[in-house]
Amino acid sequence: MEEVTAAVPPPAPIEDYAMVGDLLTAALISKEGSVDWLCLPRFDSAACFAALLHDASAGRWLLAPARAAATGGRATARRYRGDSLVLETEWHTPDGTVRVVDCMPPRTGGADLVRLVEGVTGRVDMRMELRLRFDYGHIVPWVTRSDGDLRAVAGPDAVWLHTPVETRGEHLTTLADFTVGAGQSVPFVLTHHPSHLRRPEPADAERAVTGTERFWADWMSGCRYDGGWQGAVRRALVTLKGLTYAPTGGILAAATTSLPEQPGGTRNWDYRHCWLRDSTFTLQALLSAGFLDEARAWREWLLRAAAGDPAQLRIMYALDGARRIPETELPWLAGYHGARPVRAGNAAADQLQLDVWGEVLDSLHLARETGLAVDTTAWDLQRMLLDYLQDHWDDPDNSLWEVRGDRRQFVHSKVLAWAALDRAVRSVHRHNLPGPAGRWAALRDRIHREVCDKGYDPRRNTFTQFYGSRGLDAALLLLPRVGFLPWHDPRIRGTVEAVGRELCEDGLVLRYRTDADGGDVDGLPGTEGAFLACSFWYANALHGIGRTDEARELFEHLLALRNDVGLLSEEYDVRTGRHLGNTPQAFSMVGLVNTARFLSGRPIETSARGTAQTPGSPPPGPGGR
Ligand SMILES: OC[C@H]1O[C@H](O[C@H]2O[C@H](CO)[C@@H](O)[C@H](O)[C@H]2O)[C@H](O)[C@@H](O)[C@@H]1O
Repeated sequence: MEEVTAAVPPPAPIEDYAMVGDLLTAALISKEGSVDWLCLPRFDSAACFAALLHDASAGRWLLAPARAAATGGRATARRYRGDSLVLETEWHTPDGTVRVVDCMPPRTGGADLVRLVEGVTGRVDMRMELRLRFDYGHIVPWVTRSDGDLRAVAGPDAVWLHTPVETRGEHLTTLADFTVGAGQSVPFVLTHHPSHLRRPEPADAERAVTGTERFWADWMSGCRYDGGWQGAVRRALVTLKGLTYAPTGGILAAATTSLPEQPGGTRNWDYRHCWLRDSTFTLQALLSAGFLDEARAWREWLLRAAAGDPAQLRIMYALDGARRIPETELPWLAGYHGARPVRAGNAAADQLQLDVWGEVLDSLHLARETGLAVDTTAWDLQRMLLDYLQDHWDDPDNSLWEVRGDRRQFVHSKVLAWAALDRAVRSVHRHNLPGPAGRWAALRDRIHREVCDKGYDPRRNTFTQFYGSRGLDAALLLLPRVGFLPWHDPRIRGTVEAVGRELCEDGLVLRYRTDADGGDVDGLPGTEGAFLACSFWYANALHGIGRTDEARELFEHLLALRNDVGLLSEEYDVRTGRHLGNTPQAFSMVGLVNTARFLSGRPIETSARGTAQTPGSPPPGPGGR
């Protein structure tokens, strides 16, 4: 990585990043006005701005008042415009107030990142610094001027900068100094396209901003969420939509790779892929708010991705449904504040995670219950998945936490195998779909008995992480949610209380204790922060067992951990009060939506609705247990 003579700033705190995106990719922008992460042309492409995982020399695009740019000064205020992904960053300076409006308009040709500098009051000297580094900071492009614009090319990538402002090159960086007065606006449009193709027409900045706002307002007009915490829920829904890949209907786990789960640690993973688990959770949150189109698109995506031998079902796929996502390291990047390795691709793709069968069957059943028309091909796929599950439900697996240690008999995995069969039986009965409901029901009941026998420790009155384990697992909080046992069952109450005692740190929840059962269950060095999705699950569970005041208090606490524009990463460091892990993370935003619903007295949308979903509900009928 080449050094420039000017200071090379490190990445900002994770919670300083806001996201803008065009449903094919997303940019992360810091409070200093710096685009520190952008993969083009899609979420999982190589980044052309990778400062987030190294420092500014790995590529970034800064637009800020000159004074702030020299000192790393952060903006005074930031906000999204309404329910959109149009971001406004504002600096109040001694010379006046200036605003940068950032967005990525819905794509028509190339990918555009639009930055509009607006003078609000006074006259403010501004600084632009553009450092493009293709292939995750690795490649310095060839920069030339053409048609009055700047053109950067290297290998398959071409990027243009279109602006009326005069630019100059210094130390392999494009710089501009200009002044913006009250009422003036100065546009910058960055356009990416494959280098072998003709340059697409650059977006008109002002029209792009209004068009992007309109796109999001139209989308949000379909929102049917009528519970409490409207602002937080709507922002979460917009973020989840921003993590969908429009061309295929695939849904990402997060917009980044390798933001660490432990400061300076090695638990750094690539989340720019479609986990069946994470995407079904996202889908449930979107469905619960009335967004049926996303469910339709995702079902189509799943049918294509999972087509073929059910034994070859993967737990995650690429955005387009491709199966090979080999995990590699990018050794030239120093990592986020030294957290290495930086990884692209994810070896967990090769794992067996039995919960995925339950999540897929549950989501497809929910989609039918919510109004999506029955699709016979989708039902054929579900039957094939069930055939496979019948022969493999008792195999040890890697669990939803994707442990890299030995496979084990994880309790949550077995419960989700139960859920898969339960949803199959319900589908036959409620939707007249063909299938051996009696055989499925018998196996479902057998799994239920086995879990209650081997996965529950009567001495401690709690379910355990795996059969015979001394450890706990926050995923056990989901047992009532999928309808396995009702909230009022003493074993559920005992499990919720055990999680509160053993997995809580400063009121937030760990997935599991990395030192439990000899300390090698997840097979990874180091520890990690509190897991935000699990903390939301705990708030749900507290409400479920009737401790509603504590549930609300925890939920409000979790809301307060969102950054200034409403985003959550994967984990939280209770010692430093900082976000940890990839961001924004769908799991966390889904937790927010579901908990707001549940605390607002709305049922959580899984297809077990009506059995064990309501706090204090009476014992459910067959299948709900
Ligand atoms: O901690 C080990 C594992 O961490 C990642 O997985 C986590 O994120 C996934 C995406 O959000 C989620 O589906 C999973 O439940 C989480 O455990 C990582 O992707 C794995 O490779 C890693 O083994």
